[in-house]
Amino acid sequence: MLGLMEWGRHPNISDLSPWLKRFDLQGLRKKMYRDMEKALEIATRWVEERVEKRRREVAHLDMGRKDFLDVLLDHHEGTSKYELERMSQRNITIFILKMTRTKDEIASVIGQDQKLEESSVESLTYLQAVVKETLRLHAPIPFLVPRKAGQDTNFMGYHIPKGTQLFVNAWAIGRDPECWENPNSFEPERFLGSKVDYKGHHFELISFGAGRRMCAGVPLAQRVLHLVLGSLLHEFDWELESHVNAETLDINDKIGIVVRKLDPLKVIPKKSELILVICKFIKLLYIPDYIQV
Ligand code: HEM
Repeated sequence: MLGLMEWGRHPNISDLSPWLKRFDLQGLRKKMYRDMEKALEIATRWVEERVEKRRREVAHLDMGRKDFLDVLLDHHEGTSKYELERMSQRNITIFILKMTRTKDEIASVIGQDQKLEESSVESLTYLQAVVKETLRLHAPIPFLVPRKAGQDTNFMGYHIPKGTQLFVNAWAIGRDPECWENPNSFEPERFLGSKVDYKGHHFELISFGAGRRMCAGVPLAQRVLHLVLGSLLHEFDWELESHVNAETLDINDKIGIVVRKLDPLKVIPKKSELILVICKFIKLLYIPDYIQV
């Protein structure tokens, strides 16, 4: 998956001269296919192992509890030939692979008392400001999703021929000194008492894009971001490693399709009943009710 992110973020000469696309001069397409195949191979093994396990269980009339993969395989086994073609084992594999990756993100969404926490986010204005400031300084999808000009266009004096691929640099807009005071400082306070948000009405903060094709997942992302960050801050005290402090901490970004920290963040959670809390968290956050712990 790291490979896929790497090749996806790599500047591609074909984006500038689309007619070069077929030559794959930098070998990016080749590397992309290679790594995708690797990822699929791994996920295929999981699916095959499960298919084998299901066969054994059916033979011994011992079908245990079902998880999501079982549901997919049930569907797969009970569908017509036509449908099977549409949803081949490979499709299932891709689905599982994506789900596993998404699960890592989503696993942390469910709070101890989701309802209570969701409703209390409304009143946590500083937490909201911290999230906005983080999205401003570190736009997670720095160039948004590429656009293509549907017709010849003149935009602010620039001639843009039909078919041109366009990127919107949300990362740079978030740091534009014409829009932001002290653009490079992390100052959540700038959002306190301000109406500016990321819902697509304020073009200086377009972390989720804007217009018809803006992010469809804003409501979910918004819940996840606040709940997770809020829960982690609430449950633990956090410390940096001994040789790092707020001044020396490297907060530079590694720009890609999705932005990550150049130097991964290492922080230490502190809590006396740490193990208990982790167990509680793991049970509540990571393990769905239908799985026995
Ligand atoms: C912090 C989290 C997220 C960020 C920063 C983010 C950001 C974005 C951005 C920048 C775009 C492109 C918008 C544009 O080009 O104008 C986008 C598109 C999209 N996002 Fe998100 N996203 C996030 C989470 C999610 C989640 C949780 C979901 C689904 C549950 C989601 C679903 C989508 C979909 C379906 C599109 C395509 C919309 C379209 O083309 O019509 N996103 N997102």
